[in-house]
Amino acid sequence: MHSISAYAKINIFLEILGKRSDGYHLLNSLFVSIGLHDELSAFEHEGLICEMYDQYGRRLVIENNIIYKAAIKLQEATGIKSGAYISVKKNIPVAAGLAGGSTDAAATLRALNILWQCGLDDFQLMQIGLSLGADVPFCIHGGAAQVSGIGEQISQTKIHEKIHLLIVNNGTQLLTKDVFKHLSAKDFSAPKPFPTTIAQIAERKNDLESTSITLEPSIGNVLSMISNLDGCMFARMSGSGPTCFGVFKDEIYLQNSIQNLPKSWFIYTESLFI
Ligand SMILES: C[C@@](CO)(OP(=O)(O)O)[C@H](O)COP(=O)(O)OP(=O)(O)OC[C@H]1O[C@@H](n2ccc(N)nc2=O)[C@H](O)[C@@H]1O
Ligand SMILES: Nc1ncnc2c1ncn2[C@@H]1O[C@H](COP(=O)(O)OP(=O)(O)O)[C@@H](O)[C@H]1O
Repeated sequence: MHSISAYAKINIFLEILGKRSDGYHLLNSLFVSIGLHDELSAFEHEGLICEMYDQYGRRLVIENNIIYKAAIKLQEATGIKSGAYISVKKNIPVAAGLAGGSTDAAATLRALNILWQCGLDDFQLMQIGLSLGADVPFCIHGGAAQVSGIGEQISQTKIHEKIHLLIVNNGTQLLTKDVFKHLSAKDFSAPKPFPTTIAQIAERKNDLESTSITLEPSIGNVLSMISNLDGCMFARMSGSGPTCFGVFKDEIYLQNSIQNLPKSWFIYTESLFI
């Protein structure tokens, strides 16, 4: 048996620089893994079976689960024909801009690489991961990173500052492909140097935000509610949304920020180095 934590990510800023001929978009983004995670365990088994549960232990059915696709890609890449029973406790909101599916795919590759003794290194796992989704290579890498290309070019940042995050999901869902489909070239950014301080990051943006707000107007309300909280330096959407976050001046402002938010929202706070 092998167990792995599959961490969610947020995009602290996300600029779209252009569109490739295959329809994929070129990014310039600061990706950060957060502590919120799904819990994945893989057991030796004949055939491939995946079961998902929510935080209350109730069965969850996700059609076309990317976990199966990840397991099959690994079998194809290595020629290994072993099976597995994979159990996942799903804590990350689905279709939320938090890479919930991508991180499960990354964790599946990692866990099965060990369970099946494939012996692949991270670079090889990231190459297989890219064929599953643009976010998967970063989910294998983790941490805080400058991400470009369509998601496959990953390098270290030079920020080294503590960041206090309020992360909010209001329960709506958006599909990444729908947001990119509605994105227009006027929303693209010109290439700029990668920021080195939080003050510089505050000046950047998420180029998908206005398209996502058009598709899901409640995101605009979430952003203005976060912006108006005491101590909020800036509020922004993560990925293609609808999850949004606020960056706060310090931990005290961060803890106070959650007092007056709607109880039905998914709320997560964390202070971490980026
Ligand atoms: C927008 C981002 C930012 O981190 O995150 P999410 O909002 O999904 O979390 C990612 O680029 C999402 O990556 P991921 O969710 O893995 O995307 P994929 O499954 O590969 O692609 C879904 C669809 O999104 C579009 N897509 C995705 C990535 C990219 N760089 N350009 C694109 O145009 C494509 O139309 C593709 O068909
Ligand atoms: N293991 C999985 N976890 C979450 N979503 C999954 C999974 N497998 C497939 N999906 C599908 O992937 C889509 C995007 O989900 P997700 O990765 O959570 O979005 P995002 O990348 O925006 O955070 C959803 O429509 C969902 O049905």
